[in-house]
Amino acid sequence: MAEIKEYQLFINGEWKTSASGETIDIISPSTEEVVARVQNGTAEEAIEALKAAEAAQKEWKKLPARDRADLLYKLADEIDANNERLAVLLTKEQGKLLKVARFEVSVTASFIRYAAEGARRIEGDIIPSDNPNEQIWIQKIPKGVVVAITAWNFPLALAGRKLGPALVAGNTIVIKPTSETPIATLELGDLANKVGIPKGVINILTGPGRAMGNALVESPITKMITMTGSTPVGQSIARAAADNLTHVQLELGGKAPFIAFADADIDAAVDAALHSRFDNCGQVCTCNERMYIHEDIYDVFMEKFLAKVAEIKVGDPMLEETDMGPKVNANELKHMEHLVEVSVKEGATIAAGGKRPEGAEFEKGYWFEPTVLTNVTQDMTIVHEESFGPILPVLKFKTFEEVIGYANDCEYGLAAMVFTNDMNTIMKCNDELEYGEIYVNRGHGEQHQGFHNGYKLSGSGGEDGKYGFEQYLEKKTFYIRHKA
Ligand SMILES: NC(=O)C1=CN([C@@H]2O[C@H](COP(=O)(O)OP(=O)(O)OC[C@H]3O[C@@H](n4cnc5c(N)ncnc54)[C@H](OP(=O)(O)O)[C@@H]3O)[C@@H](O)[C@H]2O)C=CC1
Ligand SMILES: O=C(O)[C@@H](O)[C@@H]1OC[C@H](O)[C@H]1O
Repeated sequence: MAEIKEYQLFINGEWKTSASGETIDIISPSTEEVVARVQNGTAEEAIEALKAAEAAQKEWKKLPARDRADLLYKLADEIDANNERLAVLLTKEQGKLLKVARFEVSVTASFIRYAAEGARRIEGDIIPSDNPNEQIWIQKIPKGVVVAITAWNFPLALAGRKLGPALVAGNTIVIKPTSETPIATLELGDLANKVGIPKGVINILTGPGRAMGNALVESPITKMITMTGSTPVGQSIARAAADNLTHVQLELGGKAPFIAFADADIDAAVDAALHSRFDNCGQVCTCNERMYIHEDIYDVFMEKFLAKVAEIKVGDPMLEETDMGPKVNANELKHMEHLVEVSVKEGATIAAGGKRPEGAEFEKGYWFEPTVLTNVTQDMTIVHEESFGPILPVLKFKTFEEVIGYANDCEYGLAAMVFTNDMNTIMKCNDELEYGEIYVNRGHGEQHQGFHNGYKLSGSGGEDGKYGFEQYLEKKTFYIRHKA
């Protein structure tokens, strides 16, 4: 039996055991074995980390942004140098395919490098005043201490997506990864020390969000909260932050519609639908959560699509030949079973999957078959409730107006996918789809220079790109008058 590593809290550049004396077991979704233990941190330790970050920020913000960026480039290089080790940890704690985990580690480094490239573009304004002998200067300055709270599906990438811009802007950060998958994120502590990032600039805490997370959110030391996770938790964070009017940036749930019009490239649409939904066992916020296929191509599309779904190999995510790993935990697995049960009761047909796979290799772990539901109607639960798993309801449509109405009939507004070669249809979709991120003729997958921005209950503020970076900065306006 491999030794079970017990991680500590990373506060002010030091590792420390929590005063709670309690630890949290990190369970492998593939085997249900304990793969690591982390501290069950206390609210007092949250405040200790915030104070360390606050103290460190006084000097960190004085560094030229270029010097801050140089340290982040070194951190990104260290992350790349540890790709395989970090990827294996991600697969152990989250159950994602090792090949996807390697992608996540490289994306983490890439997020940080992209942020570092912005070091020389923290630009302000000089504006002419209406008064004689006066200028108006608007300067961009850091907010102070940033709290980053991340979800379990891409835990390391989400940490990099937030720490990169936060630190380049001159802020310091306290990261609280989810209790499900914190270990790859915790590894950033030693890498930060190794490259010389000053003590207290990066702090990493573990403990249940409702206690540890809440303490971080409610503290007046915290000047910005950037959170990725579910809509209900995002809403509770926004409420808790209101007392201090702390800036909150939220990336939350989704229910992306995937629309294939009559002129779609069917093979391209099938490929995109397959990989977007199943590559990470459906656990991506921008996944095609529901599909609308024009009636003229429905039969051909479904024949091709179901044939590809039948070929998906579910199994050990460490193996290169595996196409889909397990769900992250038992509750998520139960949620899959519940959604299929409700869908069938409401009249849906199981065209593929629908249950836990059979076989000795699936006796332990949180496995669920890639599932496709047909005979689905717009009023069904599965068309509106986020599954965040390998379940895909498919509906037919006739007209543009009908499918736009279906697509927008949703409390979320994060991502949508559209397959058509007609420019007029593309432009009309762009005008009428109520989503912050629309993918045309391809599957999902944001780019750092874009803007990952959810409407409605999918979030507020958005992140990535120049608009995401702006959120980590405050503005200070000077009115400067001089003698004539
Ligand atoms: N829009 C996007 O970019 C993305 C959205 N998501 C969404 O995230 C969800 C799945 O991720 P999941 O981790 O389960 O999301 P959760 O909302 O359950 O948890 C997200 C984070 O919030 C913490 N948390 C929980 N309660 C509180 C609280 N009261 N105060 C402060 N922090 C708290 C959690 O800590 P702990 O786990 O320790 O309780 C975790 O770190 C899905 O809905 C998915 O759509 C996921 C990825 C990307
Ligand atoms: O959070 C998600 O699910 C996506 O934004 C995912 O996270 C990091 C990757 O770059 C994205 O695909």
